[in-house]
Amino acid sequence: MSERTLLEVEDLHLHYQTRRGVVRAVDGVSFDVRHNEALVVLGESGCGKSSLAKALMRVLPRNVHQVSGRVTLGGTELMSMSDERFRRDVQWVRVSLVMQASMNALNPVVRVGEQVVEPLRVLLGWPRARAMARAAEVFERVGVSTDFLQRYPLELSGGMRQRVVLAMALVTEPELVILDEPTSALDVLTQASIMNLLKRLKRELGTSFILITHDVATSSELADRVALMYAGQIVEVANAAQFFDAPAHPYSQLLMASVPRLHQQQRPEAIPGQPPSLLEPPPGCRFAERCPSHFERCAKDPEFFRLDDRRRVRCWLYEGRGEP
Ligand SMILES: Nc1ncnc2c1ncn2[C@@H]1O[C@H](COP(=O)(O)OP(=O)(O)OP(=O)(O)O)[C@@H](O)[C@H]1O
Repeated sequence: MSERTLLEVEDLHLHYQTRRGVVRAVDGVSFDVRHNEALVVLGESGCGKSSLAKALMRVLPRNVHQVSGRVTLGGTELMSMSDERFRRDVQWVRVSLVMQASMNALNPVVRVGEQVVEPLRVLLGWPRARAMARAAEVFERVGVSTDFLQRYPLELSGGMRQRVVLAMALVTEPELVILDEPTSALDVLTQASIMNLLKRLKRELGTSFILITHDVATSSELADRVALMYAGQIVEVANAAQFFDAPAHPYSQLLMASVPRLHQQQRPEAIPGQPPSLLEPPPGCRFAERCPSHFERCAKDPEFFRLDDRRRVRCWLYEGRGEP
């Protein structure tokens, strides 16, 4: 592990028990995040992105069948930590999560200031006045007038509510903030202003981010690195420039070709077929059925080949070109 590594995730699994069987939503995922780095977890709907966030933040539904792996944050092993210690020392303190549509989950009858100071009051035991002063500081940081501390959520626009939710995530000065589709419920202009805000916060605060999205355009705004998920697994991790300019995995290549571009002559190509069910994913490479380059070897589960220090690809085409 490099000294610049903040978070290291190894072989993470989150499986759910359902009446139809076990859903392998996160199935052997490994990656790392450096200090002050933004890692974008990209993937189509249902590939396990939110489940990954839930496993890291330990906000799990009742029907978990298995959660396992190794997660290290700044040298502290998190998976073996008791729930009590995790809630006291990690959750909302060192790692925050902005959940999908959380701007609509603010309590409508409590003033936003009171909601933003909650982690400071409840988890860190700060007195009210000190917590309110800190909330005012964070409001300024995220571009919300401090007058709004006294307002109720419904008095605020969607964009302002999203900034309040970000303030809530940042108020304890966490080392890592996980954002699950933070702009999907907003109009395009507000989306752009939130992405600009995130870029500024990253620069000013030195925080690390994991941004979860299905949208390639959004991901390219903030990403230092990209992890592409497919059917519960990461198929490629690469520096953003490498990923966007020269994607390595056949799925990454097709995904990039499917994105419309302004000055493009050719029409964007849709990827034929559907991802496999996570109930009983097929043996071998999960993308093989849709892959134009598949060959016999793909019947076996591919290794996650390391092409260089920062790039790994789960595809047999790279066998012999990188370390497993
Ligand atoms: N509590 C649960 N019980 C059973 N299956 C679940 C549960 N939560 C999620 N799933 C399933 O796990 C798989 C991954 O879901 P997840 O929400 O993590 O994907 P996602 O990539 O975040 O998709 P989206 O962007 O649509 O939320 C899906 O097949 C989903 O139906």
